[in-house]
Amino acid sequence: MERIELDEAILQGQAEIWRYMFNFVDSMALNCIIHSHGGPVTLLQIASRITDGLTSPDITTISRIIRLLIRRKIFTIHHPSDSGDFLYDLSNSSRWLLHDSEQTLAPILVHPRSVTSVILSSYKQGLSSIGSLVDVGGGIGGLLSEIIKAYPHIKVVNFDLPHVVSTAPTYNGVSHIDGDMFHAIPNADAVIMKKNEIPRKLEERPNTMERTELDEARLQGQAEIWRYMFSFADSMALKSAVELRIADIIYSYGGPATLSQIASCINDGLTSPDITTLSRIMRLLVRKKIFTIHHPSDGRDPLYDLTHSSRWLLHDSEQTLAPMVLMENHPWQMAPWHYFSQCVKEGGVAFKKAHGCEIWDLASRNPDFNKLFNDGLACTSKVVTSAILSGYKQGFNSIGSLVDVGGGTGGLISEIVKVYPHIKGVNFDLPHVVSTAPTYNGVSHVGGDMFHAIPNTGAIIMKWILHDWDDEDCIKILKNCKKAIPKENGKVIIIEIILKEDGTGVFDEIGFILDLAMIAHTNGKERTEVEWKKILEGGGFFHFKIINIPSLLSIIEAYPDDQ
Ligand SMILES: C[S@@+](CC[C@H](N)C(=O)[O-])C[C@H]1O[C@@H](n2cnc3c(N)ncnc32)[C@H](O)[C@@H]1O
Repeated sequence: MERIELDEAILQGQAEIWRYMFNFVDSMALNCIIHSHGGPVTLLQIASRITDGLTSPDITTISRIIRLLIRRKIFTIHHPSDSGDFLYDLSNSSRWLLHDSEQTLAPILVHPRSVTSVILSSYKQGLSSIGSLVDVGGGIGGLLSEIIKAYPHIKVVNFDLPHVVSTAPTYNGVSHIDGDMFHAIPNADAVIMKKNEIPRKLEERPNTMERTELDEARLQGQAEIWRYMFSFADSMALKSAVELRIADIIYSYGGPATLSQIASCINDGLTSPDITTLSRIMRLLVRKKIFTIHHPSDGRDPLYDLTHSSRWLLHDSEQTLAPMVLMENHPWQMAPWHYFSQCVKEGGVAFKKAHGCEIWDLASRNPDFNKLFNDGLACTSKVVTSAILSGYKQGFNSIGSLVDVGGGTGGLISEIVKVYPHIKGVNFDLPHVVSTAPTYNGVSHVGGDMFHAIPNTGAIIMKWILHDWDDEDCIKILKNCKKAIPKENGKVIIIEIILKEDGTGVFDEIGFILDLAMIAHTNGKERTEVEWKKILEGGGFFHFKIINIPSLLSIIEAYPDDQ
């Protein structure tokens, strides 16, 4: 592979890990939207239907969630030519989310009707010849209640565990029996057992169902909802691969490894690994191209190997995203995502609703969370450092002293002073963070609060700080930055995502996902260039330059108005 092509492939691999790390976002965003209005609606109209009269919906949060769902084609957006408000409409996917529809996937466990209609039309012959039928594990009897309507000659029994059938509604012609299928199943001509899954290969049964293009599109829409409902499975499979160090194990073999070889390295001597579960997780990760599988022609065991994506999961590599995967997919970080609909309805910070305090307070109180969070962020600094160092050579040459504001445990500034030893480096963060930071040559750690004061310096660098805060707080931080640097040649180097609404670059999609992460974890947001300009000007930085680097993040170099 040519050098440039290889770099491209490596970056693409990195983007894939970011995407799968956050794939659960799609499932979480789906959780929290929408009511039909009989046609396209504006955001205001959506908001007016969400309000319960007691709280007032947060329109900005709704628009940020819908923005991602539009990219996923769950909703459509229309920009009226008369420059009126944007109109949002349903797609073939979101029609499956209508709570009050006969065919819904919204309350999936209690309304198995969508699959029912397919069973009824595809299995006519089979059902006509049955006299009695037991639905084993039939839940509350929804499937049988539909079958009996179409085939009233069948004597049907809904059979499930006592606590399930005790909550089942009464349906004409359906008797409910409770029991344990491992013990005994009521006698009948036939037994039906349905799992909650769409019939996958409908197209292979052309004779059983007349299908129009619309049916096809509707089924496709349904498949999309199933996919997004379970997007979190990708994140969880990825997380387990990192916890089990599967990439490291394959790497340590120096080449592809069999499942047994991988399992033998997972073995801690105390437990014995479940190779079937491992193979099922690997099957998904192979489909997602995180690993590859090779089936030797001589029938020996399949061999698993790394891809440009899984190389980003190597714990001991200089460039790894493993700690970030563990951090973002930890229950502490995931709990706030369940509060999105509450954030839409009443505003507020999801993290606080989930944990009762802001993220920085939890970090200051809980050393395990502090470490998990700092390690996660520190690895992302290493990942972007080389891109920053090579993309901003000129910029560093002219700096005498540099403060990394919110620098975490100091990884970024330590790498900068290694390459530019003439720079006097300061890592500035909250006291509970710098107290756990390692010692680096040429870097002093200073504990403090950037809302109070920032140490005086020639220049400031801030990576992933401003996206944690709303515009008002960002302006306060920027004003404090301005006070800390010289009027003449001071500058602030901001390392952040720049959202591109129609961007198609490798990392552009991840920006919109991380924007929702900001709803989950902080009071901040990811910003477009126009939004950056607004807060920079608010903080007294009227000139700025954007430098694109091969990374998820870009460099914004901002100068005070006096220059
Ligand atoms: C998203 S992390 C970014 C860390 C680091 N810049 C990086 O990118 O790896 C935000 C950092 O801001 C720090 N922080 C939060 N509030 C702060 C405050 N009031 N003053 C100084 N630092 C603060 C946090 O402790 C945390 O290290």
